[in-house]
Amino acid sequence: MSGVKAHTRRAAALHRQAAAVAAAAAAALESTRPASADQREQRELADRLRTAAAALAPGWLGTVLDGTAADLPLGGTGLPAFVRIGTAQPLDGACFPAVVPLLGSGHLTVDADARDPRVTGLLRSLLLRLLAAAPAGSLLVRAVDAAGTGTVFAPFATLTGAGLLPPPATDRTGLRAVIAEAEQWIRPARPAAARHRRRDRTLLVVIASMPELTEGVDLARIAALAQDGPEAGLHLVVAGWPPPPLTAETTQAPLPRATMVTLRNPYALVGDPPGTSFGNPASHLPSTGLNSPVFVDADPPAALVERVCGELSARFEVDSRPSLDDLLPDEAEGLWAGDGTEQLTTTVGHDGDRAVTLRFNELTPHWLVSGRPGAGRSAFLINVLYGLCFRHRPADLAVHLLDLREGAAFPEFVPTEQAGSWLPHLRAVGMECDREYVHAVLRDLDAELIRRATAAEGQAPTPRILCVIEEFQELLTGDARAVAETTALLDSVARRGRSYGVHLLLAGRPAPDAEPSYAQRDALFGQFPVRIALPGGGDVLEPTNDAAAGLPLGTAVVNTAGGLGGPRGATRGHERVVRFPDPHADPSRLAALRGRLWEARDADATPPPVYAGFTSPRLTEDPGYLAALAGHAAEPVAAVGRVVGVRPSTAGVPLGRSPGAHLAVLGSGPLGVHLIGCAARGAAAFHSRDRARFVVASLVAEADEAAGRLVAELTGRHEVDRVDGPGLVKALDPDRPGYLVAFGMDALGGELPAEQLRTFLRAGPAKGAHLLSWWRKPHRFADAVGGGAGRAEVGGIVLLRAPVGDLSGLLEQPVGWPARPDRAVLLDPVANRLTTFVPFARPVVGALR
Ligand SMILES: Nc1ncnc2c1ncn2[C@@H]1O[C@H](COP(=O)(O)OP(=O)(O)OP(=O)(O)O)[C@@H](O)[C@H]1O
Repeated sequence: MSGVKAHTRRAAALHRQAAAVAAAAAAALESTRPASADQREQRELADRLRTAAAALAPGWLGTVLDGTAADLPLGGTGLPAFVRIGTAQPLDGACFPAVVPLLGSGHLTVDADARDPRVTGLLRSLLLRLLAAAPAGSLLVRAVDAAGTGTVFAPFATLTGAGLLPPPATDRTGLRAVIAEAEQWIRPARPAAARHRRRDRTLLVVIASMPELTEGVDLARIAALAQDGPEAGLHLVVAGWPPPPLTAETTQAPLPRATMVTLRNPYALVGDPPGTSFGNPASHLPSTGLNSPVFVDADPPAALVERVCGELSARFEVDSRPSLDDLLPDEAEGLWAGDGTEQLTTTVGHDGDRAVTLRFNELTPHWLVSGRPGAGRSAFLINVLYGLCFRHRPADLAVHLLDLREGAAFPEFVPTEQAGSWLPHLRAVGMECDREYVHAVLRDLDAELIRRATAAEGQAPTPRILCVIEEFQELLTGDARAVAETTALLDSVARRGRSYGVHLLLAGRPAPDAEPSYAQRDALFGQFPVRIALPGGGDVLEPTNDAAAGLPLGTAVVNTAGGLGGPRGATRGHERVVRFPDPHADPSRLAALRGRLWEARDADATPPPVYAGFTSPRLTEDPGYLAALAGHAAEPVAAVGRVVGVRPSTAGVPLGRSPGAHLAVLGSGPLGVHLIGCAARGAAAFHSRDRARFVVASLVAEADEAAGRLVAELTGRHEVDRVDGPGLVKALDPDRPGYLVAFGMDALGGELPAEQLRTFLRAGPAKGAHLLSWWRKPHRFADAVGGGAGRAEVGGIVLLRAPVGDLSGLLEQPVGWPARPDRAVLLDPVANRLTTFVPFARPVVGALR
């Protein structure tokens, strides 16, 4: 209430001031009647009025807008109360500035609209004065110019980028949007919040020309705004008021609380300001306004307008940088006040002073974000996630965060060594994700959707699940079969997710021209009605929609109609340009916000599992390996790495008594040598001291050193024989339990008796005899085991990404290679299943001590 009172007091004071000035002016003018021939007296009077005007409307508010004005400083300390509208010239040779009260007290109307160039000049000079004189950022302007389709305000276009002057409304929809905004300004839906955001701002609505056939109901709304506006910091300048009285409905009285300017030729008449009079209070005649013709101010020089607007927007940029707090709910509203049953909601930015809110619900289930690198995509996503996580409790919102970019991303969310806290809404985090990891997450979501679909009817889909995939376009390039699988998974989750509370937010960089556009992949992206274009990200909008052209950093086009455009210049209800904050501008605040969410977590909350694609797991830290060493494993495992997935497990082949308990690694390069070493150590860890026998053969020079280290480690723990080629062939005896470890087995060539090998492979496992072999040339392996039919004798075949030659004899289908060089694939030939894994880190040190 105190704000309203203060406004009222201020308005009253301004009225009194206005009245006093008007009275002084009137007295001066009255005293000239009847028109005296005394030229000196006239000049003296004009001098006195000029002095009064200079006091009331100093600097930009009253100066002549020519080149000399350029040197005046911008931005005053308080809201300008009086402003010059032209030059009053009661008699030839005597003139003074015509000054009227406006901001803080009332409005201004001109009977003609801006189709009269004098009105255009008046509006531009008035706007320039007010903008230049008001404290930076304190005056927000909304403009309407239907007849000129916005041209009246074109010189002020620089202010658009700063959000100080949105593009003028040019049609009825636009006019209604301006009226609605002004109504909200007067009667905010959330008074506390609005006061906080508005600070000491004033909204000035300038109507240069009304849309044709503006309806009476809209005119009545404007009149109502005029009645109630001044106390709430809303002022109107309306050209073309009263509107032509075409019908009874459109016939309007003078605008309440407005000074009326009536254009004659070549001068204008200025009526009394609201609540006061230019006439002499002592006079017995009723006042008819300023008793002098007024020549309204002409169009200010374009260069002057440009300079002022440029400087104002630069200042506004600096002063009014939005902060993440602007997107979060009010303190009064508190944490987790949102109800996630129907939807998830957050504010993503501001269009001028208006918060732009987006939702994840049935109508807008999935969002697509695009922007060139450095366009603030991370910033935007962090804002969205914090916004959602402050509004919705972890029981209502579960977030999966998958980032395909290189390196550790999103430290804002995950537990790190420096900050033990994490966002309690996170269920899984993938950094530098593999496609396989994303697939695993999507498969999980798909399974969850099937569960939800079959659950009891009417059950609320809680928690709502949001899966964010950053740099997702990586998933749509590369191996065609893999892309098809990704697309099918995304499609399935998107389709069912809409109704069952699973939402996708895909963010990426614009696809190169050669790639299919979003419009071409309509089947999938048609399910993403929310499109957010950051700078350079116009590809998420329809090809004909150029709203994102030339967006500056920190802004985005937010479109809720699948990127659909609309007629140029028309107001688009489904599309807004928002400004959004840089959450990293204040790292300590970000840390504090995260701390707040973390503090509020449930007592039994656990940190999310984090998958970091850039790290290599260590054999000596592998849970399966450690269990084997501790004697808790059920059978030995030839371990080679960790499976890429949501629930990572040891990648390897169990070396029990079942058929096929052997490992073959195929492909040249040091990784093959390393993996055989890991596999042998994995097997050795299972056996207590002296309970196992190893036969190690290095048949190629490149493996000698690794074989030597293996032998050294095994020695003293188990029985070890180091053998050559013939020794290895001799050891291929299924009746002697033990592990044959062969580095470079293909080097045996014709010395390898195929029948003996096959017998060993077939009969060995049941008797505890296993072969761990590395083959540089896969076709040698295929030949040795007898091609496709024999491959099942080896239960685990690792395919390295190295050039492997022709695998057609071994595989029923081509391998979908992982996109990354530091990955390998494990083939289970019986199930014909390929599993991507991350090989254990090299070298393995101290595994068996
Ligand atoms: N709203 C903003 N206003 C001003 N600067 C911003 C804003 N958002 C981000 N920035 C700045 O722009 C730079 C890039 O931001 P960010 O890392 O979020 O972009 P990105 O698109 O994720 O980039 P990349 O893809 O290269 O990681 C950073 O220096 C950041 O501080």
